[in-house]
Amino acid sequence: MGINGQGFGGDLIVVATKNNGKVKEFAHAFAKIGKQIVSLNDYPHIPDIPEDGDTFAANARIKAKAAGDALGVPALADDSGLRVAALDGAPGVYSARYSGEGATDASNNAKLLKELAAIGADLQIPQGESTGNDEAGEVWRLPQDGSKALSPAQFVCALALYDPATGEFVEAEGTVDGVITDKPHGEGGFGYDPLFWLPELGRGMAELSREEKGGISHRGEALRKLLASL
Ligand SMILES: O=c1nc[nH]c2c1ncn2[C@H]1C[C@H](O)[C@@H](COP(=O)(O)OP(=O)(O)OP(=O)(O)O)O1
Ligand SMILES: [Mg+2]
Repeated sequence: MGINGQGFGGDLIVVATKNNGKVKEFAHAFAKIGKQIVSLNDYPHIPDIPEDGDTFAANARIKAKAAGDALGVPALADDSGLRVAALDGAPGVYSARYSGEGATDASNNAKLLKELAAIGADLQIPQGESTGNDEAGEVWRLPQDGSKALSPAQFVCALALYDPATGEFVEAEGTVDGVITDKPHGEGGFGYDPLFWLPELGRGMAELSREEKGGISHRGEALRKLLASL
């Protein structure tokens, strides 16, 4: 794998995303290994890339290939989303456009709560108490502010690194498990983070620092796996 033979050996990495939340997380992660990133926001002439794959991995390959071919250098793409157990895995690959045309993080979060309310989702965990044990035998700690845990959920991140010189992909995937709460917690992160609670940490994803989120997130896990495989 090479950026014209350099792999991630070059100082500049092209990340095929327009999502500034992702950009900040990748910038933080790569700064730690002495690398800067640029994103598709720096190349506005590249047309929007249709994300019509059936899986996160397929969409990551589509975005990496489109950007890599357009720029003539290797590109890293992230396709990610939220799978909610009570909604049979929705919104899944449709996470970014869950609330339709012109969706925003706020409208997507509102739609998520509306769908969960419509089915009466409620894990019925007593307020302010630990739930006892999860499968791994860890104590779950829920918010102490009276919010309810509605459903187990999982963030998924598929990464694809594509080299236009060889046509090759390197891929990795990461996940993180949590629960959706009926009220937001925290000001950090992006997307569905305010509604994603980490019972084993007793904190919300949006309450974590960028460093802490990278240490436990789906994106952090996928990136560590990808870097280890190069
Ligand atoms: O760490 C995360 N914390 C909260 N929410 C997250 C996270 N990671 C993905 N998500 C949500 C945001 C968006 O609703 C969807 C990603 O959709 P996805 O198509 O991969 O990204 P996007 O359209 O925002 O940017 P782009 O395609 O240019 O990379 O999942
Ligand atoms: Mg997208």
